Amino acid sequence: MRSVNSPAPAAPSPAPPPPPPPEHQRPPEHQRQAEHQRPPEHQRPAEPPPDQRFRPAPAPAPAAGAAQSPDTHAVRSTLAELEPVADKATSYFYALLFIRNPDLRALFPVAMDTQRDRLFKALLTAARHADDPAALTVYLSRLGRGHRKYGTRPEHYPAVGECLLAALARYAPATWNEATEAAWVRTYTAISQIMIDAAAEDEEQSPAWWQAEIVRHELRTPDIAVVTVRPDQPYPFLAGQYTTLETPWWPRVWRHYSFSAAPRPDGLLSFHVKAVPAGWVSGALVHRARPGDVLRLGPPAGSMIVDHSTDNGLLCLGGGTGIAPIKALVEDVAEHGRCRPVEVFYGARHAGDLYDIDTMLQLQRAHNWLSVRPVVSDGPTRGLSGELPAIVRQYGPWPAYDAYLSGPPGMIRSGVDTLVGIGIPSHRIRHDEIGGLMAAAPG
Ligand SMILES: NC(=O)C1=CN([C@@H]2O[C@H](COP(=O)(O)OP(=O)(O)OC[C@H]3O[C@@H](n4cnc5c(N)ncnc54)[C@H](O)[C@@H]3O)[C@@H](O)[C@H]2O)C=CC1
Repeated sequence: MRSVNSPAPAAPSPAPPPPPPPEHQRPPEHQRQAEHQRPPEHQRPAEPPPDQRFRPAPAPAPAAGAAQSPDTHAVRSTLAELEPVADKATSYFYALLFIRNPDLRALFPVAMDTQRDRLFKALLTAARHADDPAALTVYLSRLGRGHRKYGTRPEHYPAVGECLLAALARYAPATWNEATEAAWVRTYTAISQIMIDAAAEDEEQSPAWWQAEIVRHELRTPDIAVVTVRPDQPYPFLAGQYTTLETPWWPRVWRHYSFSAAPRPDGLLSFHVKAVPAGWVSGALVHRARPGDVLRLGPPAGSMIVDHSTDNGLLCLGGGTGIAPIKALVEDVAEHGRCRPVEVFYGARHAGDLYDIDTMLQLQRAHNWLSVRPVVSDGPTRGLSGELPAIVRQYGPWPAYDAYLSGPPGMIRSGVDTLVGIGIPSHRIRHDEIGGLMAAAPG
């Protein structure tokens, strides 16, 4: 079980004929010409063909006593130079990728907006963990498994690697030289191999995605719906986890949602969705989706799960639709049959936003170990009034509790600070990744 933020997945997926990349994503005219003028790949002695250049080879071991390996140092230097122009570099990377490999365009969403910063974020994450092989492997394996639903194949990796290197060379010229390039080739090769291996292993055990038919759609407020689906085959997951979800209206655009119930005997899965302004997926799920519509689900992910090896109490902070996985955790504790105190603080801006309070209070009536306290931050209330973290501190200090936080990024950050401040060690604080689930919210 992880207690800190883990990284966000990058994303592509399979589908119809490839449209040309939008103009702003193409390389500048002079660059396109330069590409034309270059001799064909096979005539360039210094550059082996893609499939050989990125063939698996062990990365050099870190020098004894060194803080970071030379390859890590080179990779991080490039990324530091690239950071201020990351957006341009990423646009250039995708333009090159689609021009050189038009068939790959079909794996990506029509609009690439969200996609673009995901690549750079994934690279930064990989670079951050470069000297921590265990953490890197966990991250990349998940990324590799998660890429199965996009239709990513092993043969795509060298093509991506070639374009990535071209973008780095162009947008990080001060740090780019032969040695840096060699370091990137080794690093990228190692990264892709871990992803390819994880995907291959996963292929033996589970489908790349699940089809799931909407069987119930309840509008709880004008912009919040509880959506219940029936997957086409068993969907194994743990309470507190989340999945990626694609609607038929926005092909290849995937968003994260937590399961709002523990696994049920009937196999149904539920999600709480808030339509956010300009949110394609969330808007469609709340205002357009109806029973009978079919969604696609990726594999489950996330480590905000109940630790059943301890009798510690659970201190849960659920903000807005962040109450969804908290409800699943409560059900999990109930099903496990061991009485442990569970204290839920359910926050909303206005009393009317507490859309799931009836369900939570019903759970409280059914279980004497559970206490549910609604907290309203911005409007009148007959109950607790204020920001969730401040209220939780008042009720503290929570010495024998594990903490679970789910909600908007600001709430998670200030909640973690508060809980650490009142003495809960950070390894006993669990929350969804701020960069993943949260970043996916405005969709
Ligand atoms: N739908 C789902 O399955 C899940 C959603 N989430 C995330 O939960 C969030 C829910 O958004 P909304 O319902 O619009 O929540 P919201 O913006 O209405 O806020 C909910 C609660 O969080 C508090 N809060 C917000 N910002 C805060 C800050 N900076 N410091 C302290 N408290 C703060 C508010 O006072 C309120 O009590 C989204 O970011 C979503 O990504 C998280 C997990 C699961």
